[in-house]
Amino acid sequence: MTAHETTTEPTGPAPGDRPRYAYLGPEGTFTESALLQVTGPDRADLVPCTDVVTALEMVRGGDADYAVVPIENSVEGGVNATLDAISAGDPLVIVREMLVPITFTLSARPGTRLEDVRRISTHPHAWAQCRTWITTHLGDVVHVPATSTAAAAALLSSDEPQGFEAALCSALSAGEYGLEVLATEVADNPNAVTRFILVARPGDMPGPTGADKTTLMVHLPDNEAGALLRMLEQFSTRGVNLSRIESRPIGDSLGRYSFSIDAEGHVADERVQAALLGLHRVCPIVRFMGSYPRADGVRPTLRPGTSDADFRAARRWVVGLLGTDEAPAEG
Ligand SMILES: O=C(O)C(=O)C[C@]1(C(=O)O)C=C[C@@H](O)C=C1
Repeated sequence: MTAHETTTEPTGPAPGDRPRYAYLGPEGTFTESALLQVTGPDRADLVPCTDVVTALEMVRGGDADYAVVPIENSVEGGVNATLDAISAGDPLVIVREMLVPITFTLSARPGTRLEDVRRISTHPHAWAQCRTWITTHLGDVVHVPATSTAAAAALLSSDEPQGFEAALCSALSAGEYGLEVLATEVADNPNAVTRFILVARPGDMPGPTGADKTTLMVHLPDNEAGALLRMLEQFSTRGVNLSRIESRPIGDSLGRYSFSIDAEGHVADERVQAALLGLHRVCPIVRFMGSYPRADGVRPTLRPGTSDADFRAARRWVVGLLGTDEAPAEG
């Protein structure tokens, strides 16, 4: 398989089988709330995993049909573990995105007082979203990193001594693990939202809805002046807006970065296809990671000359010039 190809083998469970969803657990994570937007426990097997890499590997290995993992938080930005794990290794595609509003509680074993709290455990992303609140209300406390907000709550409820007095977690997981809520609405930004993705092996792709996103990972040619600009031009000249672009180190040497990109539109849209054709020419690696409906349903505002009809009319014109049925070069 070349760098630009993806496989098209079928995906998902065999007809009649219950689908299996791997997700960042344990029970009570925000990731589980995202998963419950897709399916209920009565209709599927839900498999909690300790980290996003394990959840994604279960899909790659065929042990799960889908994985649900966080990808982006409105306050803290991209979830690097997810961005890196989906863009390396056997191909995976995003088939849906889910948005979950994030609100934290500070919770502890019953009987703990707020002034007793000197060490707090939670997921690093959760800590980053509450840092100012914590400093303002508790002063200098120590963060004890956990694999998820619910994992911190679960550890605190166990009988083993944990080395921390409280957890930053959802109200739901505080209840599930028998903790007492010491403070609610613990957040530096009350409107925080995390975006989650439903990931599958390549196969059936959701059809275009008119409000879609396409996720890509691209590498730029080494040591070429203007390579980043040329890559971005492939989108701008076709009127494709980007809703996210992040650089990630490739990892093999200093200064080598890949770009993780969300572009507005579906690969079935003419302007997105034209941008992909252009990317294929100017970038050594282009990894297509799925076209799927936007969770917010927002449709792109198309610049004049970039609708499907405009691209098709332009193609018909060039075909007419050629006097054959041959497909012309990209738009
Ligand atoms: O720990 C959880 O509950 C998660 O689902 C993970 C996660 C994240 O990775 O950002 C999800 C949402 C919140 O932003 C905090 C933590």
